[in-house]
Amino acid sequence: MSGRIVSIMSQAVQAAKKSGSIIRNLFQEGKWGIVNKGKNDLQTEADRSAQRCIMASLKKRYPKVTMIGEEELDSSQVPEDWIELSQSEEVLSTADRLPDKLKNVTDDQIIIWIDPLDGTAEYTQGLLDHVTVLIGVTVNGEAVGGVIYQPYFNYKAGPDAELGRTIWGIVGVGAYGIPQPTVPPSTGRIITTTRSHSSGSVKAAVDSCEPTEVIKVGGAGHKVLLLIEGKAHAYVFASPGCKKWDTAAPEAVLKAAGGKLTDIRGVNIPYEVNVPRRNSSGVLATCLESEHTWYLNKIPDEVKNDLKAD
Ligand SMILES: Nc1ncnc2c1ncn2[C@@H]1O[C@H](COP(=O)(O)O)[C@@H](O)[C@H]1OP(=O)(O)O
Ligand SMILES: [Mg+2]
Ligand SMILES: [Mg+2]
Ligand SMILES: [Mg+2]
Repeated sequence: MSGRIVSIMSQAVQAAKKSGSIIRNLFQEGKWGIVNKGKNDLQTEADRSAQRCIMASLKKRYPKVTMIGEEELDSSQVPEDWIELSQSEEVLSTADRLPDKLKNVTDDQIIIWIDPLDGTAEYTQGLLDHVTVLIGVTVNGEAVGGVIYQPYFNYKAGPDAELGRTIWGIVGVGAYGIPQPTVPPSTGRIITTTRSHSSGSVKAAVDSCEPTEVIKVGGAGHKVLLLIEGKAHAYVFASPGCKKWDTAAPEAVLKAAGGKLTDIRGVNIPYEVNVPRRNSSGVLATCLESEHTWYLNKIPDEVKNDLKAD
């Protein structure tokens, strides 16, 4: 089954774009349908519809692949025009560069992690460029492919601007959709972290990294984009709120671009089917893989010990 990963990724790119247009339409129509899932944890009609679009589309082509989405809902019945079966030619054209270990992967080794709308808190507050659609592909528990679609990229550029951009990557193949190769900011130590889920440990971890600037923005996808674009050096989140669907796609794209994402103790995040959904030991990501250890050594032991894996 050579090329399974490339085939899935090529459809995931198209499905992410389609779900992005659904998100934009719902926002324009003012269809909010907000459900409160828990403390500081909202779900909107856009979260639900985007997930149903992505799940139903990918299930049609890959019925045997395990798919895990953030929202608990049934995706078996969706409007016909939400089913996106096309494949991105750009992704397909990279098939001959796939590393050997990703060739001949079988469906039972793959899990697709779907966060249909990352940055829901910011979406409901009108901070639209914080929103991303995340589709992560993992093989044997390792993040290997990811799509980060930003539906409101360019939304401040005027009424004629084309909205949205797609960033995708496969480890060993590369990251695409960013204007230039990933390099960290040339000066300072710029750290990005949460704006809506802060805590004492979040602040302690950020402070210990001696930042020259702290960028507080929403969404795991959005923060990893800041790293890939060379706008921040590190993403530090010493708290249990992120889940596997928040990190799978960003981790894969970041790795493909030369960076690294682990938990706050430097341990790789596992993505096997039975793992707890919470990333209870936080997130630490750097633009460059080589800078990861520096940040890891700065995080206080108390913070590392308080954030034990489930
Ligand atoms: N306490 C929490 N409860 C629910 N989701 C959380 C929490 N903390 C983080 N997340 C998820 O991780 C993402 C990144 O966190 P933050 O923006 O705070 O840095 C959030 O956008 C949210 O994803 P989502 O918006 O998909 O529910
Ligand atoms: Mg959510
Ligand atoms: Mg999320
Ligand atoms: Mg979400």
